[in-house]
Amino acid sequence: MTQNELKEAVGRAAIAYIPDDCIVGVGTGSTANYFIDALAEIKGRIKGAVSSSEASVARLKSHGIPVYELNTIDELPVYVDGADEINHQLQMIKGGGAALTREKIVAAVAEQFICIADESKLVDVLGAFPLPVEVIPMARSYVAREIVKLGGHPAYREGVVTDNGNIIIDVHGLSITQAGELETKLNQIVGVVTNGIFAHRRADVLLLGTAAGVKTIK
Ligand SMILES: O=C(CO)[C@H](O)[C@H](O)COP(=O)(O)O
Repeated sequence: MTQNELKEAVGRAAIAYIPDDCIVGVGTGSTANYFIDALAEIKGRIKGAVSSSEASVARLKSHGIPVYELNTIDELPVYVDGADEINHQLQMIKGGGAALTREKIVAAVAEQFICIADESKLVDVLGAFPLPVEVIPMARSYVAREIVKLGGHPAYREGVVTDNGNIIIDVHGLSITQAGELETKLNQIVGVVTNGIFAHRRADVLLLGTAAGVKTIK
């Protein structure tokens, strides 16, 4: 199976976790896009969606799925999203698509986080994928210097502006064994909006696309 077929399989498998008549939290990226396409097939039994990016809002709307603003809802049973890396504790690195802050916000509201990923995303130790950090533009150089003090190698993601009007610094060279601690430390640097470690709010369920089928890991 190709990587895209594995992504499509997990996008479809996530539909089993969507209750009737609910608003669904929807993530960002190529795997999330397969989920959105599968969601369109059952749109008659959901109320609509809230989303973590303008790109996913556009895709949801193109399917005729109503999109709600997060502040107008008070409960979200489930959030479905991909990951750049996920470990066996279901901690993740996210933000390859620069949507990490809104992803973290929607995930925080959701009762359940369903991560959908092909098997290439499962790792023993997080950090081979450069860790995205969303930063207020004027703090870019300061934050980069602070990241060096923590042992990382920061690289400015040129030409990228987030949906929130900020920039992304990708941190290379990390081997993240204490994910929760590093998530907190990075977020304490003034000028950081948030970083792409999802350890304090990790996934509840991983649907992993493998050649042998979709595996469920809890
Ligand atoms: O965090 C994300 C976007 O900010 C995505 O979930 C992550 O980059 C995975 O993307 P893809 O499904 O395209 O591999």
